[in-house]
Amino acid sequence: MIITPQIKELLIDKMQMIKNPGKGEICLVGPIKLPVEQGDFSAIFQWYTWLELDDKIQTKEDVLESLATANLAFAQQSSVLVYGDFKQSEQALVRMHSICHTGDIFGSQRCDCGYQLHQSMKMITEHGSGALFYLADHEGRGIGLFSKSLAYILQQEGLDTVEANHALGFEDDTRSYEGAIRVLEALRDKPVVLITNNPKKLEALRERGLAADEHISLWGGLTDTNSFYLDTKIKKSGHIPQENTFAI
Ligand SMILES: Nc1nc2c(ncn2[C@@H]2O[C@H](COP(=O)(O)OP(=O)(O)OP(=O)(O)O)[C@@H](O)[C@H]2O)c(=O)[nH]1
Repeated sequence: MIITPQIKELLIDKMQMIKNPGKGEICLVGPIKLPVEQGDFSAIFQWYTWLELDDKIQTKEDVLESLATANLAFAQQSSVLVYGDFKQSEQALVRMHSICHTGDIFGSQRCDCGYQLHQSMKMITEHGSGALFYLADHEGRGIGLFSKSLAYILQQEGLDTVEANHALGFEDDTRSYEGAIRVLEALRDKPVVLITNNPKKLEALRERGLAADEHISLWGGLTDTNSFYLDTKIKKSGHIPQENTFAI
């Protein structure tokens, strides 16, 4: 099957190649109108996805021609929901959300991820301008879903979330924000206000001049089943407690 010239023209118009020094380029696709209904709010976002390319894929035409054989369903692609005038607004809120299959999709109460995802989307729409990056290669702080299930078995035996990653031979946190940062740079020039409790996320954006001095904390969704996890994030992972954060 070949893609016709008319279809190619239509799609190429929605594609942008982003330089990613030291790596293959990033192909960003969008905006695509995405009406969202989320229980207590609804909004229309502009949705973008991106693909980190290998060196052999150089052009938008190459991307389209390689699609049918690329097996993309077997790899993870990240995306971003953009709200309001994200490019130009003076102050925009950004959430760099790490995928959590159990918390985001199933509503697991072992963690606060589902709460954070929902709440940050709501905060962005209430503020009027911002973006939610959904980072699909971050599962389990970088260890993947299968390994996270093994970590959960160890946590059921009493290890905390950091000890469980170490017991499996992993670093506690191997997440990279590089691809998302390149996409953020393509979508906006000015610094953003990050919604996070994680100092590593702040540092990753600040060292590129992309995050404002202040940030917004996102504690909440506390339950009996996630309180030990949240406590461990403060005690061992350096997450910033509520009282040390700035609120807009
Ligand atoms: N390995 C492991 N990963 C977990 C566990 N619970 C949640 N996660 C993953 O941790 C990531 C979220 O990390 P958190 O530490 O909760 O939060 P954060 O992203 O560092 O910081 P915030 O921006 O404040 O949310 C997601 O990728 C989840 O899949 C766990 O017990 N073990």
